[in-house]
Amino acid sequence: MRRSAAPSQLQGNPFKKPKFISPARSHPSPNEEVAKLNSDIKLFEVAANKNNFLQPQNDPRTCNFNLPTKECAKGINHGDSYREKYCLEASTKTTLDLHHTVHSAPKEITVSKGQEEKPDSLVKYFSVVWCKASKKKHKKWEGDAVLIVKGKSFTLKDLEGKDIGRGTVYKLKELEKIEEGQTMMIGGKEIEVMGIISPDDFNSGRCFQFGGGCSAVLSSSQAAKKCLSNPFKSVCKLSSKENKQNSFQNCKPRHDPYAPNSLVMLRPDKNHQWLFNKNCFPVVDVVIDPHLVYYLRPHQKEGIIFLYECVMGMRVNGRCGAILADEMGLGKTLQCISLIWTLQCQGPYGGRPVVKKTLIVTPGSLVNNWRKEFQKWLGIERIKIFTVDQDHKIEEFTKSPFYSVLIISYEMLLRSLDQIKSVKFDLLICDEGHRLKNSTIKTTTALISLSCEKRIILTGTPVQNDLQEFFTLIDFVNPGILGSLSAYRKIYEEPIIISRQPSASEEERELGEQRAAELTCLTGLFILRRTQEVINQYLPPKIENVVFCRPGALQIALYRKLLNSQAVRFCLQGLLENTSHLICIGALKKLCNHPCLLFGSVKEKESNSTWDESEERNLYEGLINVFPADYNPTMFTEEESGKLQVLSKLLAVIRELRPAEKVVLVSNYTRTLDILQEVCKRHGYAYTRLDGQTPISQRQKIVDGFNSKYSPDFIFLLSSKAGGVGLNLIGGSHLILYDIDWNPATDIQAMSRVWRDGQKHPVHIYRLLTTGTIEEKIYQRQISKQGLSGAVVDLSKTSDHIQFSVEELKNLFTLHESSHCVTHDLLDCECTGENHTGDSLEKLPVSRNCQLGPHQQKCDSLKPLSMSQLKQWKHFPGDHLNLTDPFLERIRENVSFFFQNITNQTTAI
Ligand SMILES: Nc1ncnc2c1ncn2[C@@H]1O[C@H](COP(=O)(O)OP(=O)(O)OP(=O)(O)O)[C@@H](O)[C@H]1O
Ligand SMILES: [Mg+2]
Repeated sequence: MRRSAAPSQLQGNPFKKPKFISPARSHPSPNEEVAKLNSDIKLFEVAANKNNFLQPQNDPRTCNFNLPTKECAKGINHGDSYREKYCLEASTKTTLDLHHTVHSAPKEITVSKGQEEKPDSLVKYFSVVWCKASKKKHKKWEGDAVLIVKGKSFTLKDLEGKDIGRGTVYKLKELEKIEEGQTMMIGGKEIEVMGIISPDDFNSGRCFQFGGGCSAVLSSSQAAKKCLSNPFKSVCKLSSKENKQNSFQNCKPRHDPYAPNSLVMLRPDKNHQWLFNKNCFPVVDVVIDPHLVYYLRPHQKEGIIFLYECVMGMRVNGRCGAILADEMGLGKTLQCISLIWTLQCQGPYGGRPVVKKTLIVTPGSLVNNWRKEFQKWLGIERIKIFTVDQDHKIEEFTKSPFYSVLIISYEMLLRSLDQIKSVKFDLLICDEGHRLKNSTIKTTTALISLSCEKRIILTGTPVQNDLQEFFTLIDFVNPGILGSLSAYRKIYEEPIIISRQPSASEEERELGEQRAAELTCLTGLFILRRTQEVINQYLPPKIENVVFCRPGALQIALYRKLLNSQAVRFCLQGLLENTSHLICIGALKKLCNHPCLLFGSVKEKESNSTWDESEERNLYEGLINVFPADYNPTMFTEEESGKLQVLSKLLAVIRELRPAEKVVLVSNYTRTLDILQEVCKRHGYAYTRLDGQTPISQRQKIVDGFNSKYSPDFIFLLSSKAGGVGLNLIGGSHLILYDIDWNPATDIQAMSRVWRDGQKHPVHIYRLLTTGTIEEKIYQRQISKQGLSGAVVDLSKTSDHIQFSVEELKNLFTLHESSHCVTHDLLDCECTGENHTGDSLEKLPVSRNCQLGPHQQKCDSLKPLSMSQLKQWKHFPGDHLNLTDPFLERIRENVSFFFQNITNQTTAI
């Protein structure tokens, strides 16, 4: 029978070959590369074994990509040592955070002798080609597929993972004897067996990648089509012999690679040269400017090496994207600036620069921060950057050859997309790029439409908690690398999700784990995440306090009234719409901040003639009578709010004890910020303010003003939603979180604004909570597993996403009036609170279960505190005799309980 070829036959059947190299990751390489490849495999094996998540990857073929090799000129070992460390470390840190994955060694699903007797346990996999059944002599194979034989039944899956045939027609003996070249009929399809697939290749999903991955790569997007194109072609054109000669003369490194402490990039291997150095330029060392190296922290050097190798297509051949997901404050900006400066001046082939123009897209409030960082590290002469704002139109950039870096906000990018498309950018950096996780939003589609192949996403927020969003980010930086979305779903997402369900069978669990491991392995090459701990040693001590403030008398009276309202009662009976409880929660939160906010809302609703939202009316009914008859919200007093009273004392003591230090005061609400602003005015504290209303053009000026040591401002009023992300507020060394958000990420983002590189003073963080109220419940939710679903946090999650059971609502809508601290009551802590009278905060008896001292458990600092970690914090009732912390000492009057934790403690603080 003569047959025309299916795609696999045209390319050679991978499963007949000893080794499978996914075309999604590698190019056809010269024979000599094979030997090198083997040594690379070993290198990665070590890395993989170090990685908890990768532990199931025992098969050496699991990671047989063309990994970077240590081929640098001998004697230049600075970069190498980082690289070597990186190769080991990066992969340990770039794991897909599938926390629920159980890391056990895979059990091979092969047919053992004993098993053969039990028909159901026979499991085999084959690569096949298929066509519709016909009597024609000349068959035209329609595609590749995977045949799964399980006991007597068999399934045929196409390379996107879809079932295309099933049956149980064959006898067990026939199925056992299937061999290469055999033809069979399955569900109206004729198949020919091309080879055997090992259980590992099936379980990891690699057997699908050959066709599904690659064909998908080639069709999924325009950029993907170019995946094998030359990343240098835009800037490395040779026009004449003369040019060539000139270039050759300049072929020496820009900086001395042999100088002490020099940071030298990996030399391209032969495969890379073969593909990208068609003009045979001499290979030149790329050396990071020593001026920058002097300032770089070790993790930043590693980060630059990582970014360089990614965008040069050295980590995954032909793929030039990277995700740098370092935690907040680790200096992602500096790492990118170093990369841009390097690529703009240097390149490995003849020293020719790799990048001419760079596009940086960032949230509006950070545009000028980027400019400042460029100036801080490179001065104003070395590199010409252009920032788009109201006064500087993009046309100025497009018309001028003068500028090499364009910094623009996401909003402005959408407005000027056409002009941007008219410029050929060689490098694209998307700061706070987790916002691109939704592929349907305009910003993402706009950025995808740019032809630039070298793409970097910067994000301090973990990107791995949602497999769908994860795909979008990966597909943005390295289009098509995971195949089409439908193939990705079938091959990775579905098995992984199924494996995590409690009802998953052992087999499903193993399959899901192996697919997850393969996905991690594939993407881990171009995702890098380091945690805050790497810079802790460069930072001053951080003293975190959770302060439980007793509510004022008016607050308690109003709180009781609200809880007795018809609206709350209906909520608890499950009689109201799902969103009604949010209105009740909102009212309680306002009350905790200050009763005058609630008064304002009630009055506002009353005066609104269209007030027909009955739940709100039911909630506020009779409330006004609880306020004094002559209550005037503009004349609010500090005593009316427990937190405000504590805040006022806290500001006074900071002013008195540390007159040179400043305070960042954070709230989620503009109206609350108005009250705090009024407090500043009343006490004569100079302040500045940044919230959602602050024009983008003003924001950096306000930040710079506050950070300047000459600024008279004592307080920075910050709206966490507007300014939480990316800002550096190192001018302040005290940060007070006046209210709490459902999403711990919002609070953590805000807290990270002051404890970062450049901070000179010990940092004091105060989180104010009203004792016994909903604020404590939200805090408990933040630190309990339930609030996080055990997952890393995600900034995009708001309270609207939270579903509450009636039980949970009952708990939320309870006021605990007699407790000093409900959170402590829940900790199951052996101490009674009253027992601490003899201890000071500094001298803690280690014998107590709950008093083990700070920092017992190291954790990903982006993961919020857990209940058990909180238990290890020092904690004391407000009336504890010997607090020793002079700040807490002075605010204790209205405080029922403290928790305190000190990081990086040196001496006195
Ligand atoms: N090596 C360094 N030495 C001194 N200061 C540094 C160094 N690297 C970075 N910084 C400073 O640390 C601060 C934080 O850096 P950067 O804003 O880049 O953090 P980030 O990783 O982008 O954090 P985020 O996720 O919050 O945006 C900046 O003020 C920066 O200038
Ligand atoms: Mg940043």
